Amino acid sequence: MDNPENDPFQGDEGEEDMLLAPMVVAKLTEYGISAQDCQKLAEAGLHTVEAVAFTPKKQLCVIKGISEAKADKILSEACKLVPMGFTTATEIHARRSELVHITTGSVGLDTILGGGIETGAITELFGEFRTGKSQICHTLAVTCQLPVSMGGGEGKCLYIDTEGTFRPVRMLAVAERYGLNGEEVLDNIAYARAYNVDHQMQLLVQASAMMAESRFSLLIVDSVTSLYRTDFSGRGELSSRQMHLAKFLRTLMRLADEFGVAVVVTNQVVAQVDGGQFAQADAKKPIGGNIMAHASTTRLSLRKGRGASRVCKIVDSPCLPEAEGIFAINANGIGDPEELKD
Ligand SMILES: Nc1ncnc2c1ncn2[C@@H]1O[C@H](COP(=O)(O)OP(=O)(O)OP(=O)(O)O)[C@@H](O)[C@H]1O
Repeated sequence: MDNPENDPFQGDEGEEDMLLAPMVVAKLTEYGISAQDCQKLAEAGLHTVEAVAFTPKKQLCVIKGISEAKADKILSEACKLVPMGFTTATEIHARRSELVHITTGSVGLDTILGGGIETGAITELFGEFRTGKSQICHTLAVTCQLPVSMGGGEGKCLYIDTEGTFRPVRMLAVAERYGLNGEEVLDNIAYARAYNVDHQMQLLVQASAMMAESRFSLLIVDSVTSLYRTDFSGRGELSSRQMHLAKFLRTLMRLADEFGVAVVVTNQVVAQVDGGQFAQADAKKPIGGNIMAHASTTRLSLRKGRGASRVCKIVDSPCLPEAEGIFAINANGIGDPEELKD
């Protein structure tokens, strides 16, 4: 998978795409930063010049062998290469109109989402068990590989599984539906099981190294909060849990920004004990409190419908109205309920 010669997503970018692609951290050697220092930055999880430029000086200084003076020099060179100042709304509008959406497999769902799951952002899927969170992830892991013209992101998928619910056989069924070679599709999905919250965080360091090497369009964390529930207990650990979760989510956002990948995280719900955004009789709220709410760009609430059908509600989005769509969990992945098909 790491051999670029076998990589269908490598080597066919136009020159313009190359300019927009993230720069590997070794590029800084051309600007007076030593290869050893670049290596230290990469080992600390900063695999791209963008990652370095976005990192506060304080954090660079805690890397062994990086003094304050070195951090200043590194940051000044990185910031020259990465545009970080003001730009016009016109420029942002042009850039955003080029953003790709990845199809969910359901026309109903894609319609309310403005085309599918947004790249360069975090989408949170939350709901009770069996509402289709993992099934949506399995379908997206395949559709993200499709050409843009077919609703794909033309990239590989990185899948972090915290609950042991990953089932490649479900992906093979989706691949067949789209006429893709099952073996190639599975080869393009990098899978890791996370065993605790520190390991989950560590996997993101590896993820950024992999993304700097080859083109990924989707990063899935299924589920983002489950290990936090087991690794931290009680009110006494709430603040350290939230701090750890915030750091994890900030890193996810950085990866979405840096590599333009869609980040999809699933989340469970718990019975609501206080008021707030999701207050209703028998309402359940997603785990993670305000930290989770603020980190997710788009929040989708899933609930069961009749039979295989499920309802998805957009509860928070920077530019989509609150809306509901119906989808179905079919044998070949996420689709539309029979009664809604023409
Ligand atoms: N091969 C299949 N064909 C059709 N439906 C399936 C298939 N496999 C699983 N499902 C359905 O998918 C649903 C489970 O969805 P999913 O695993 O996405 O739930 P979830 O929301 O992730 O739940 P949890 O929180 O327990 O992980 C079940 O209702 C199951 O019947």
